[in-house]
Amino acid sequence: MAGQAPTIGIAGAGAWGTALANAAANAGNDVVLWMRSPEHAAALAATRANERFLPGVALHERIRPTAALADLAGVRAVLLVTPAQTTREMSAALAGALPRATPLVLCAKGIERASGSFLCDVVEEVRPGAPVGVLSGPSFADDVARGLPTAVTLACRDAALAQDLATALSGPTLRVYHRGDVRGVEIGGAAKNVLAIACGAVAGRGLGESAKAALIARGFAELLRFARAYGGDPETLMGLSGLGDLVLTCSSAHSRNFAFGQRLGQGMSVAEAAGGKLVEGAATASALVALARAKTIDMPIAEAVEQILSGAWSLDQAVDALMNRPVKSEQ
Ligand SMILES: NC(=O)C1=CN([C@@H]2O[C@H](COP(=O)(O)OP(=O)(O)OC[C@H]3O[C@@H](n4cnc5c(N)ncnc54)[C@H](O)[C@@H]3O)[C@@H](O)[C@H]2O)C=CC1
Ligand SMILES: O=C(CO)COP(=O)(O)O
Repeated sequence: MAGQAPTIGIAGAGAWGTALANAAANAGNDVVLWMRSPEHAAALAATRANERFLPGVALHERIRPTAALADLAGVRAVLLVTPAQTTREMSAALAGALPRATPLVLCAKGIERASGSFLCDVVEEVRPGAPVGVLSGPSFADDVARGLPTAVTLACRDAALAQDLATALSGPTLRVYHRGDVRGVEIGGAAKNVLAIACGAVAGRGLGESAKAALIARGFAELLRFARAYGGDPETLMGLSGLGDLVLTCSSAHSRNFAFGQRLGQGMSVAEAAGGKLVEGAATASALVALARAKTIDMPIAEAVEQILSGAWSLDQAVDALMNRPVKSEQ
């Protein structure tokens, strides 16, 4: 990519998009930060802060907020950081604004609910032949924005592109590894959110630390099984996007998925527990379980989360179902 402007485009100025914008700027890039609301863009430009989504964090001087997609046209790569379920509409809008050669890196964690498609496949359908990548790993927006040391993985099928982008985004406090296994990296991010809901529910219900550890270990076994069946490399899942992110989101109430599960465990309804926040695991659970069933992959924890979310099971019924399965060998 020699000769191209060292500018990174970011589409989506929520918590994660804003944190990634600061990290990319700290790594030495100019950044164009797109958001859909012109008023929000004007407020960010005037106050140099994003009080709605990432309060208390100053916007780096190299970030230019905008609501015009055309401003992304000349960038080196665009990170797409809007909710998973907006991937189709956002990549279609970006397809109209970007040259075909501009890589699009998905930073959302999920599976498209309406179609059951992996997000990379959605982007490839909408922008056939254009380069696509995935960035995922254990990374709370607040931690990254505060400059706490964080490591993530960026995957593209084109190994040279993955390495270039990882190098461009790596800075003093964000270390970006690169990998070729796009499918494995995206499965790690999407599936761990569903499992984090289960861990939160266990915490909220007061079922103990032992139960939580068992859920993490058996949840990880589900993740590996699912990835193997859908073409991800199990070794990828043992890294940052997989085990790393599973441990983070299953052990911290700072995770919206965990906190949502915790409130379910305390007896709130699904709507109350979400509290208007983005809970990607709740949006993805049914698609994950449908994909698992389609290939007869045993995912009892993800299945239990889906049954609770659809109202078919109470939490107590889910715990009973998990504990009273036939005794089996540990795999
Ligand atoms: N917050 C975090 O710590 C991390 C979040 N992620 C992932 O990043 C994605 C985004 O999460 P956050 O930034 O935290 O969410 P957020 O709720 O803070 O922000 C979402 C952003 O998307 C925008 N948006 C919503 N619907 C839209 C649409 N239809 N078109 C265009 N823009 C739209 C919102 O206005 C907002 O700017 C999620 O998939 C999440 O799993 C990944 C790693 C860390
Ligand atoms: O993905 C995340 C950290 O890696 C953020 O998790 P939540 O969406 O559960 O807050």
